[in-house]
Amino acid sequence: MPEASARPSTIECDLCIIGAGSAGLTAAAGAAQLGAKVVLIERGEMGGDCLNTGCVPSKSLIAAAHMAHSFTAGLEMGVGEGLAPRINFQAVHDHIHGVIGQIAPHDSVERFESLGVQVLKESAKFTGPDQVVAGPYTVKARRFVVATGSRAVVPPVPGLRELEPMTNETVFDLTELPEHLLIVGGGPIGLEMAQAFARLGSKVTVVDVATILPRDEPEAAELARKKLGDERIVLYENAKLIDPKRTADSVSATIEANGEDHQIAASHILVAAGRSANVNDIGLTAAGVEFTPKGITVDGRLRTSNRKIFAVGDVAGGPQFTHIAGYHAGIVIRNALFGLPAKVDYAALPWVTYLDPEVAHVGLVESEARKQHEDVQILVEHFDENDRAQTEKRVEGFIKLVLTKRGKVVGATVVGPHAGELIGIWGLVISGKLSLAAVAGMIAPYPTLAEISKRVAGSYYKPKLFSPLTQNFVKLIQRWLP
Ligand SMILES: Cc1cc2nc3c(=O)[nH]c(=O)nc-3n(C[C@H](O)[C@H](O)[C@H](O)COP(=O)(O)OP(=O)(O)OC[C@H]3O[C@@H](n4cnc5c(N)ncnc54)[C@H](O)[C@@H]3O)c2cc1C
Ligand SMILES: NC(=O)c1ccc[n+]([C@@H]2O[C@H](COP(=O)([O-])OP(=O)(O)OC[C@H]3O[C@@H](n4cnc5c(N)ncnc54)[C@H](O)[C@@H]3O)[C@@H](O)[C@H]2O)c1
Repeated sequence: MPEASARPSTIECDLCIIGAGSAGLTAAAGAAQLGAKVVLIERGEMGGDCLNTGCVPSKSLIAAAHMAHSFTAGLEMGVGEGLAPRINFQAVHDHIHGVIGQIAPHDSVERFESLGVQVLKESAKFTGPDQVVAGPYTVKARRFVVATGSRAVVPPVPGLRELEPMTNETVFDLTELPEHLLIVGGGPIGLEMAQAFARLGSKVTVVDVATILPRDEPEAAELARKKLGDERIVLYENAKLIDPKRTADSVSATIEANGEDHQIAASHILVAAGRSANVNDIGLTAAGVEFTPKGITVDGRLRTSNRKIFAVGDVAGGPQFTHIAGYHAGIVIRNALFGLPAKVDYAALPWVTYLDPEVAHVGLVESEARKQHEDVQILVEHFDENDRAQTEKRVEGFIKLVLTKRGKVVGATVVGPHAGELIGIWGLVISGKLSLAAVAGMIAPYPTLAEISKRVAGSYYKPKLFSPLTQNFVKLIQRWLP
């Protein structure tokens, strides 16, 4: 490697991307492989939140918790009597970081350099509408992509910030299992962590100012609430955290819920109460880019108020998921490299909360559909009607379809085993504008959980198919058939 001083301090390129998380990496890999000259600037770990402090560590922790739970989950089938898992939390920590280490090469500087991307491990800041300064470099580009992500918000509860609570950036560094974990926030992060730590043996208390999983169907939240209760997680909804304090070996606080005060003494506190976009200290004003604390203001093509600058992923102020970060990157590549007016379309936006049972959704929930469409129809099937779910003793859960008056699918929710895998077909139905008949007519292998999709689709046609009219018609044509 040449000395830094020997490098030119001004770099010119087609696309300069700030942030090497899911959004920035996908944009960089795609653009470089299409032949563009790309500079990618990252100030922290390559891979951003998803790899280092988000999806990958959380799903690895959940996998360990699932293993622990499986010791007792088979009791009803006569398996596991007298068994109890012994948890070595240092080893759980090592498993989490081992998985990160396995995936890291895919997101590494070396891999991106091998794709032809110039990677600068610096903090980037716009100094004008068409240039960025990153350490000793000035980068001038035809187009810029801001992919700086988001970080955990510590809500303005007096005393909370002073406690220095854990966030997603620190919780995966724990090497000892918390005895009692207090979680502030009952969104996807809070609930996934609540069930995982509880299954590994922590006592867990969750407090939310509102209700849990507010973006999902109320029935889905209700089932999650019941399951968490069954697993002895204490959940306070529509509740207020008051006067949190750190004592020598615990965190004490009052939780006001249902007109009563509950005193809590927890060993650890985790904040998972939403995210704020990384919009500060990157020179957006100098670049003429408008933003709010929720994120950078973008149009449907993900263009900012400076038409040469795009924003993607969590910082773009919309849905905050890794798959959306990747989707955004594809939209920007079409706009920035090909000049095509590609726009985001969230009609088939899926998300999954990795509880057990999983809560998966795509498109509109019923209440949203009722605001947008007349005469919405609802179809529901339960897993207790599914033979595979019966064999596995995993019958809690359901599929719910939201349809327009004409039978077009605009939303689907699956709560149950492998719901995240089962929701895929409904994303395809919505994005591909397929009819319910396509799903009702498929041959689903028996016995699979996937049969629930065929069954719910078939239920749409059942009243017409098995009606007196059809029955009379069948009787009639029997007379004519040879
Ligand atoms: C605990 C947790 C679990 C999650 N689980 C899931 C899940 O299961 N499924 C899912 O789809 N999503 C999940 N998410 C959300 C997902 O992680 C994010 O939506 C995704 O990582 C956003 O990617 P991004 O590229 O927009 O931002 P980030 O991954 O945050 O990347 C932004 C990058 O920009 C860098 N950066 C910031 N400012 C600068 C600067 N000035 N100069 C240079 N670099 C800069 C940062 O260091 C960072 O690396 C989870 C999130 C958390 C916190
Ligand atoms: N499985 C997944 O796909 C997954 C998993 C984790 C995170 N994520 C992404 O990360 C984002 C952030 O997740 P999150 O759970 O931090 O945020 P969130 O905004 O989804 O949920 C935050 C919760 O905290 C509550 N809250 C806010 N202020 C509070 C206070 N003062 N006291 C108590 N509760 C309070 C809110 O009512 C809400 O229920 C999600 O929106 C999601 O896009 C996705």
